[in-house]
Amino acid sequence: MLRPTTSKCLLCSFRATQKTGLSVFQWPIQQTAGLQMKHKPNRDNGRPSRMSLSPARTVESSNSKSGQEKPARRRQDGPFGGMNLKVAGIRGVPEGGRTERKDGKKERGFKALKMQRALAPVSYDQRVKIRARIAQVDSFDNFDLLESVKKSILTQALQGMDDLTPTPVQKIAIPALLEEKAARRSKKAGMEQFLIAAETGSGKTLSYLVPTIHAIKIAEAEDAEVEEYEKALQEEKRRQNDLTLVSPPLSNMPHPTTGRPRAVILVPTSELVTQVGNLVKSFGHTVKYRSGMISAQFSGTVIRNRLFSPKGIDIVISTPHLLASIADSDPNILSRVTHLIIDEADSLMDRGFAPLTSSIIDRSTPSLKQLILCSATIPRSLDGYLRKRFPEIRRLVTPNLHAIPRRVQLGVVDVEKLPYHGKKDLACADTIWSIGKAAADHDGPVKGVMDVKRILVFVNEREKTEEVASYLVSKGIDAIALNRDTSDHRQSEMLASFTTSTPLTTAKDSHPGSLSDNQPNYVPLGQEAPPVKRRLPNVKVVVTTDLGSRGIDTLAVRHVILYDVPHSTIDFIHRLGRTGRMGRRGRGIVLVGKNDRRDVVAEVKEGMFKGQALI
Ligand SMILES: Nc1ncnc2c1ncn2[C@@H]1O[C@H](COP(=O)(O)OP(=O)(O)OP(=O)(O)O)[C@@H](O)[C@H]1O
Repeated sequence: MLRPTTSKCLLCSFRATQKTGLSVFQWPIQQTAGLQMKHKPNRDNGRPSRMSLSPARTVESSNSKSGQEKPARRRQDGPFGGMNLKVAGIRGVPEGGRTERKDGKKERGFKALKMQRALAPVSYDQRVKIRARIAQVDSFDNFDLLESVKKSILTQALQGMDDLTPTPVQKIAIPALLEEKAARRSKKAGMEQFLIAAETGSGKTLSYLVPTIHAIKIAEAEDAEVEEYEKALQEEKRRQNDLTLVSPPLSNMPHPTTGRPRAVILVPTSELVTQVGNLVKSFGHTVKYRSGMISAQFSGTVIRNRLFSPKGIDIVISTPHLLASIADSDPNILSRVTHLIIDEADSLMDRGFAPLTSSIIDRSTPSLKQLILCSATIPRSLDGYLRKRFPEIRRLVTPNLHAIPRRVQLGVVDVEKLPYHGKKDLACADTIWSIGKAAADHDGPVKGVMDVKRILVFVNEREKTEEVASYLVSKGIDAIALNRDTSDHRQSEMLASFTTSTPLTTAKDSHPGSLSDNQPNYVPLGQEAPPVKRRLPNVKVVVTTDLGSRGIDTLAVRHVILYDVPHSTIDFIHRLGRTGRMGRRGRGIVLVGKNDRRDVVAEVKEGMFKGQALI
């Protein structure tokens, strides 16, 4: 029960009586909503005046100048900023934040990760709802797609795979992108915006590509300019065949899409241009459209021929640098784009790429129908940017977003312990030899041959790639560095054997043994290590930075070594995401040295073990 209390007013130092249990002398008075006081000092006799609560209506209207206006936004800072709120205004509950278990015991939670929280949270409720929604879709036939497009998913894009079903991200994104909005039908709609976010290796590329190809084919069928072009072409052909007419040579009549594509896919690197470009091309065998990949890998003439071919171009796959510079000299290139896809959006909206990506978005906006951002992670910075610039964006996220799948295990090697004595290079080489040795213990599918393991080693700095790769070579390992300075040709050559799902084997002449069988781990101070007795025959290693961690479909990789502890959970997700793709198993090994954050590694490991989303 509330009892009348007396308190002291700070403004006039007279006493007041109030009928609530709360002290009203909290400054500033207007912040204590609903507890405003009428306050009349008695100047005649100096006696304190009475203070009473004002009627509720007065309080309400005092917040706005006129009764019609929206109340002023409540200040959230100060000790009482959060009082009397009806809605907490928290965007989702981060999973790592729950510390109480059902059995009453305290869980560790993500204490260390909370200090450097990098990812935007997705609430538990949202995840449950999405899971229920996707449970109803179990086949590509459930989607309202053109028959030709549906057919090419099975016969071209995912050729040779049995029992094909859409992945969770495809179940969510394909129907959402195909949905014909009532507003769009009435031609009033502006651009629709989508953010597709799902785990690494979960089939995001097809989730945006399939609806885009469908939309392009529909648009082509409805395009009056294309119809006119086709008619003119037929007429010209007829004239050519008519021997009674003296017809001029076939003019090189440009297609309406020449130099003005309908869809643009932006990716951060040339390797991804090739990867996505090849997938787009594979659909083109059965669904008729024209696509072209352009990147620094191709000469100016090739790029020009692809963009300005008289046969036209429907889909362009490019890096933002190249496309932005082409658009600077020829703004028409983006004048007809209806679908703009920003793949690896967390990278392309990051500081380095953002100005170029934004300029492409701005230039395409007048004709744009769908802007699709796609990413395996939603960093807090991207989340904030999207809330400001695209408040209407529709988020299509999977239930397991930001969780590294349980089928990927994380092992930790303590570099400070014996026999490494803080030598990370040695620990890395020894780990790779152990993987090779274990693989050599088993014969491959054919007797006398063994599987070749493909291993990715991630370092944080570009300079370190060369250093670590040459050390590994000195230990008899087939290793190469992949960084921005590696030639494009060499990069594609190196990655080719990492991105194929076909097994690679080598003859098993003799067992390689372990590194210590071939070279002593301990070398007395001042002495040179003796050369390794033999090479490790059944392992291929690429040492790389973040460059190799984005989007590359390294299906063959079962082992990822994190030479350096990644700077954030975002990097953990992308780097470990190069293994365990599309339901496969994988293993990550992190080398932890003296100055590395062991607490962060321990929490990521625990989160992975529990299948929890990282924060
Ligand atoms: N429905 C499906 N069934 C089986 N395999 C699929 C399916 N969809 C895509 N794939 C295969 O899954 C692999 C990974 O796909 P994709 O590269 O699109 O993943 P991603 O989610 O974009 O990964 P990342 O975040 O690393 O870029 C590809 O080899 C692709 O052929």
